[in-house]
Amino acid sequence: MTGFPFDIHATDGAARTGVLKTPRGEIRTPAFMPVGTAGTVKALYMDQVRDTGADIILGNTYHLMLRPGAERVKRLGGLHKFSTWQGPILTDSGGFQVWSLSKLRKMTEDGVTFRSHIDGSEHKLSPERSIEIQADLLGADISMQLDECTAFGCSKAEAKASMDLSVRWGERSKTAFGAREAQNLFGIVQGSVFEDLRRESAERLIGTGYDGYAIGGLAVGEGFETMCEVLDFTTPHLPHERPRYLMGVGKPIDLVESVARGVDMFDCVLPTRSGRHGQAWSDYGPINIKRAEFIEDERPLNPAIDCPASRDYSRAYLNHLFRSGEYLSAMLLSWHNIAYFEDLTARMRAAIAAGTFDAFRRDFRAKWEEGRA
Ligand SMILES: Nc1cc(N)c2c(=O)[nH][nH]c(=O)c2c1
Repeated sequence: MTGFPFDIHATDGAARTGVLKTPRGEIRTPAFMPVGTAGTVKALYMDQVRDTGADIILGNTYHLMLRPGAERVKRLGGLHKFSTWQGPILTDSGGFQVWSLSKLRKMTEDGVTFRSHIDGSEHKLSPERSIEIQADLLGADISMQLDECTAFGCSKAEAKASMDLSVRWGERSKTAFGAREAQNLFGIVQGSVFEDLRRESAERLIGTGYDGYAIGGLAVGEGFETMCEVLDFTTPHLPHERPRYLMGVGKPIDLVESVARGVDMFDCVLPTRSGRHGQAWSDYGPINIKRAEFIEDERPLNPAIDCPASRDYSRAYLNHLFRSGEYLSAMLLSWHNIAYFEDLTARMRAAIAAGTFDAFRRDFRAKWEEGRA
C-alpha cells in the first residue's frame, strides 16, 4: 500500500510539518480534525468550519450507521454531498463508540453485535461491514480499520490478546478495503502501556501495510504523563514517511507535546463539547465564560484569532448568552474553540518550518502552567 502523497516539508526534532495530498484537497500537518459526529460539526455551518482553517473533518461510523443509516447516506449521494463538506473526511470504524455508547454488546472473533442506544435495534460491526460503511457507503477519503480499544489498566495478557485481535481485524479490514487509488486505509496501533506490545503491534501493522498509522488506546484515562511515555516508545517504530494519527486527543498541551513526539493528526470532541458548556480555550487553558468575573468584561476572547467569534464579541455578551440559555452561546463558543485549535496547529506548523519549535513549545508550556497557577 502506498497511500496519498505525504510530503514532509520540514522537521524539528521529532516534530514534522507537511502536506497529505488527497483527491478532495490537501491536509496541512500537524492537523486537527473537528469531529463531525452525525455529519455535522455541532453548532457550526460547514463554511464556518472551513474558514477556521480545518482541512479535514471526522465522521463517526457508529452514529451515521444508526441514524440516518449508511445505505441511506449512500442513496443520498454519500457523506460529502449529504453534509455539504467538500474537503477530505476521515471516518472512524465505529468500534470505539460501540464500547462507549451501546449496551448489550456481544463480541466474537467475527466482530461485535450490539443494540442501538437510540432505539434498541440490533446491529453488527465486522471488519468487512465497517469498511463497507466507511469506504463504500459514506465515501470516506480515509477509513480506519476496525479495532478493539484496549481498556487502560488491563493486565499485560489482556493487552496482548486485545492487540492480537486488532491486528487480525486490521488484516481483514485491509482485505475488504482492497486496492483503491482514491481512498486510504489507516491501521491502529494498540498494546496499552506496554512497550514491547506497542512495538510488536507497530511491526505487525507495518507488515500488513497501511496508508497511515493511528495510535489507539490513549485518551482513555491513562493521564498526560503516561500518554507521553507511550508516545515516546511508540512513534519511533512507525514509518517516518507515512502520517501518524493520535485518536481522541486532546487538550492543547496534549497536541503540543504529541507533535513534539512525531504525531501528525488529531481529532477530539473537546472544542465543541466544552464550548457548548461555556469553556473557551486558549494557550492558558480554559476559561468558563459563565463565571461572574466576565459579566462586564468587554474584551473579546482572543483578537489574535481571525474568527468573528474570537474577535467580534465581548466576554460580557457571551456570558449573557450562556446565562440566558441562548442557542447562540454554544454556536459562538464552539466556533471560537475550533478556530483556536486550528490556529494552534497553524502556529505549530510555522514553528516547525522555521526550526523554532523548541522555543514555541517552551513558550506554550510557560503559558499553560501560568494558566494552571
Ligand atoms: N481515544 C480513542 C478514540 C478513538 N476514536 C479510538 C478508536 O476509534 N479506535 N481505537 C482506539 O483505541 C481509540 C481511542
